Amino acid sequence: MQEFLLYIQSRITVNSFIEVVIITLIVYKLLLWIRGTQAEQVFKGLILLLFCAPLSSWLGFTTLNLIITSAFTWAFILVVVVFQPEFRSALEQLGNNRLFKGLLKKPSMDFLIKDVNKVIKSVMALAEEKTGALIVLEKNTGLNNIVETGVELDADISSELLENIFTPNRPLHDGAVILKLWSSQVRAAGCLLPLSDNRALGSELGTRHRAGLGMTEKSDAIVVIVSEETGYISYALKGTLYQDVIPDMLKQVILENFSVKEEGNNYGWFYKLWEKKDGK
Ligand SMILES: Nc1ncnc2c1ncn2[C@@H]1O[C@H](COP(=O)(O)OP(=O)(O)OP(=O)(O)O)[C@@H](O)[C@H]1O
Repeated sequence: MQEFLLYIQSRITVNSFIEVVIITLIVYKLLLWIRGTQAEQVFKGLILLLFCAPLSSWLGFTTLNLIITSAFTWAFILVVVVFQPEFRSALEQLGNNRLFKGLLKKPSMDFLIKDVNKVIKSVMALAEEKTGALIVLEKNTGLNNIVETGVELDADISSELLENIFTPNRPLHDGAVILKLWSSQVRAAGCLLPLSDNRALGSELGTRHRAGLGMTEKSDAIVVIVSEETGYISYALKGTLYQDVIPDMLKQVILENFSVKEEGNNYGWFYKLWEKKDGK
């Protein structure tokens, strides 16, 4: 055992350690990227095949092993063909530096606060004018499948852009806008969200609220809804709708939610320090 450990120790170099870290980061990013997309199911299938192949060989099931290993070879070709649009968009993101932004640059609390302020500013303006709006703040669950239902924008977040999108009779005013706060990006507009079938939802609430709630039943996103009828601001989170909230409260909820450690980023402690610094 000791010899084995010494052998392992002799094989570990700084380079191999760096290599492991890089591969881990790439795999982690890949997993985040496919989470919540159609590719997730296919990926799970591939992982299953990966485990079944050695198991069938160990159990001596030669024919089964042959089928699994050849299926595995073909599965890779199939994945490349079926998910060609996803690969293309990933390469485009690479070109736009978005992927690297997410991988290398930890978004600072400063940037997050600025973007949240822009969102709140636009929501307040839309509410004031009683312009209906549906804004999805994407978190860890990948929303590529939702983005695909609308028009991809890949623009920087600005309150003017958000207000413009929802202005009645503009081409993209129907449907939802998808924002990615951590990369300060308006991903798409005019997107179709899954409707909630929650029977407890008041009958006075229509499909905009139902769609906002439905999105949070299937993802960890926060959805902000502005009612066209009343101008009330609501938000949905984890399958619960919070109606008629004040902008300050919404801001607090978003900031708290996007800065908690256990949910995918590591600056929850930083947010607390920030709060103290600001004397809040
Ligand atoms: N599945 C959906 N995905 C995205 N947006 C949707 C979806 N369903 C409805 N919407 C949006 O909601 C609008 C219809 O809102 P509706 O009046 O039915 O909802 P509401 O909850 O009563 O909201 P409001 O108080 O603003 O009237 C549509 O024009 C569209 O923009």
